[in-house]
Amino acid sequence: MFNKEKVKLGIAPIAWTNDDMPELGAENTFEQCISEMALAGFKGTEVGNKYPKDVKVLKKALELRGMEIASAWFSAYLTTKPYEETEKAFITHRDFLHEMGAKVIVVSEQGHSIQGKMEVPIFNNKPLFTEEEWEKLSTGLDKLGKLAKERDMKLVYHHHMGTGVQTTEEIDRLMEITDPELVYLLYDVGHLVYSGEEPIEVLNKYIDRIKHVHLKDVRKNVINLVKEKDMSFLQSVKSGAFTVPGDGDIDFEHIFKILAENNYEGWLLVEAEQDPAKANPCEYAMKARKYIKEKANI
Ligand SMILES: O=C1C[C@@H](O)[C@H](O)[C@@H](O)C1=O
Ligand SMILES: [Co+2]
Repeated sequence: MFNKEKVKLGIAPIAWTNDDMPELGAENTFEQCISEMALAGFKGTEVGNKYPKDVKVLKKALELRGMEIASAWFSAYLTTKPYEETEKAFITHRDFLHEMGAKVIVVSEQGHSIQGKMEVPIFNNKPLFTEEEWEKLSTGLDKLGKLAKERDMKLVYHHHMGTGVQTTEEIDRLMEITDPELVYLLYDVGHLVYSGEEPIEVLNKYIDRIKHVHLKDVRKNVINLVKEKDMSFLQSVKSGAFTVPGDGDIDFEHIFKILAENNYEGWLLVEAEQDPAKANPCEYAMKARKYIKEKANI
């Protein structure tokens, strides 16, 4: 059983408006998005492109609906740009999240990433970091982790399809070469299954370092099609590779059990990008909330 005082349930705006493809859900407003999240029973969210930039305005809109900011994505370019550039952007991002009361900062290395390239097939094209790039990544992340710690926050690293940290081997390497007191792990089960990893193995191995969870289910038949047709990551999203927990092929009950038994503390955040014209975001948010209540009892 999860400790209900320590575990919070949130949902990402990506099902309403997709920052990777702003044309998806362009008609959905910020107010509609957070109102439907609250209506479905969620207490927190990450930040999307339509959210107000002004802290006061954003806080008021969320508080009206009993919601708060859990975190927000940050793209690092530690392997391809001078460290100082990433640091400057990270500090602005950190300070915004800190003012919003968030405790974790989601970081993903986007140097050489193909996740946003519409025409590049996602399988067999991901970047592989050189020795020098791994070194830049680990020293840079440790420094950013220290900056997060200064504000009593945690840097949680997001392994991701189409990036240099996608596979179990790459996650292992990153965890080994970074400081466990400064760099934590975001567990996004959908990306692990999509990549062909064994998600339970990763969960058990890094359970003490996992400080943020994205709940993303996959449709395996669509992923098979992605391989067959050499589709890109973004094309796969449009075709329905992801869905909410309980609607796809991942056994979340097992995952919830392991997290709860190990006293997981932090956010469980539903993040299931689909084309909102095909999958009504409010309907899917409600579906996810019902499933989580049934299987995780929170
Ligand atoms: O956390 C995430 C943020 C998105 O922008 C990304 O593409 C998605 O798949 C994800 O896991
Ligand atoms: Co994610």
